[in-house]
Amino acid sequence: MQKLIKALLSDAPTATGSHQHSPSVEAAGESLPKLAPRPVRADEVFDAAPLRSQLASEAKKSKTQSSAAKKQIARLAQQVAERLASCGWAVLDGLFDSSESAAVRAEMEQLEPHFHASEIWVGHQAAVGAQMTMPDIRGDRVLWMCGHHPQRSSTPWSHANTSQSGSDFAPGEDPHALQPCSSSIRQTAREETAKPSLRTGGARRVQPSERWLNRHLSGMLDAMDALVLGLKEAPNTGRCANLADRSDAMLAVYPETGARFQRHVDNTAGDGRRLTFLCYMNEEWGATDGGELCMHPTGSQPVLVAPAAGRLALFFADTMPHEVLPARRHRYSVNVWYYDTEERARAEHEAATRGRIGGGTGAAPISDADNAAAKGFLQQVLGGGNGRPAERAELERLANEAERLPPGAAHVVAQVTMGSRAAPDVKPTDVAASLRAMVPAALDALRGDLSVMRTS
Ligand SMILES: O=C(O)CCC(=O)C(=O)O
Ligand SMILES: [Fe+2]
Repeated sequence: MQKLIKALLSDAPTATGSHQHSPSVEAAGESLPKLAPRPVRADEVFDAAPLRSQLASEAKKSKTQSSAAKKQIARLAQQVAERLASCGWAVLDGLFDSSESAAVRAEMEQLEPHFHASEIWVGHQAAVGAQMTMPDIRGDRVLWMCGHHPQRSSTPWSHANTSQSGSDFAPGEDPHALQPCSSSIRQTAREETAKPSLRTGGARRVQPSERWLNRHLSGMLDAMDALVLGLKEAPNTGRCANLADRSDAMLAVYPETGARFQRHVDNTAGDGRRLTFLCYMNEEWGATDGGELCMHPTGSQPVLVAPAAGRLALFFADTMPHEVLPARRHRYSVNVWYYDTEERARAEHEAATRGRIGGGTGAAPISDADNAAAKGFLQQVLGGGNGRPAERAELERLANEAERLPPGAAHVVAQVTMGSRAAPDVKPTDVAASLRAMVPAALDALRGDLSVMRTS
């Protein structure tokens, strides 16, 4: 059980097509000696201006990209490709001006009531894992958006996720528009958008352009796509050569109450994600607002990147440990992941044959009820304590809870906590017995690991 937390917060399988982003949170104390983070330097930041022609307000002005603009994007992409190859990350500024930024943020704010608490996967080397909200580890609220994978001949994005196929959209809905993946949220959001504007105070007609919902967010994705197309084609493109297709877009907000995301790597399960793209839309982000992205490149000083409006940060999704420091102001961002074709195809094949990406063993599916019971129990085990030393009575209480678990949930708990060492026929009474065999200090150690991670 000593290794419980390490086991809990590590690489776990992801089902293809789910909106699980399944990061792996590193156990504390295992990293190299700590170097103090330093802010990104101005001379390290590229100018994103060449990508601006892709934004909604610019696209209205010119439908075709001039060859000069194409050349500028290609030049920028080459520089970014070189930076990625040498450092594993890149930062670009000035993707949008303040009016475009406000338009993008307004689209996010409109959808914000539909955001939900994000979840992390727990379970290491386990055939099964559990998804749960652990706000101390990851405190953002998110909404997945799909559609808007334009099928232009020059653009290889074609999404495999069934939630994006045209058939899932009601008649009259544009499958290419960027909309919430959940059809019920999509419906409500659509009705809300059509309501008379409160700001103008009166009824107004829905403009045809508004049918293309979230077009400023879409334009932002177009700009990211344009850069990725350039990266793919850049000379010496290295690990970006086989980029194709991207994930749905994850809109995220970190509430100002200190929401954070502890150090993790996005893709540890070989799920195909090669590049993480982050775009921020927070005007005048100040030094006291916190919420910086902190990247931890191997062997060099960690780099702090403030989530400033119009800033784009990108890094290798499978190698770059990173975290979001506690936010003191509401912090908006959009995350997109670009896939490596080969790794993604392998992962999808594995998922199709074994049900999971990243090495499942074909275990029987877990019922929602068992999963919920296991989650609730694990949250009690990890989340309790409130800083006070654990007491014998607490272990006894947890053991009593364990006895009430449905048998299927006990199996989930055992597999999540013990991985391959879990006996296939583990019973709730076995979980209870192992808790009763623990000394309170062992429970503290477990929770202690968590709190070390909180301040790392
Ligand atoms: O918003 C950020 O800066 C990073 C978010 C992140 O690491 C994630 O969602 O995986
Ligand atoms: Fe991440």
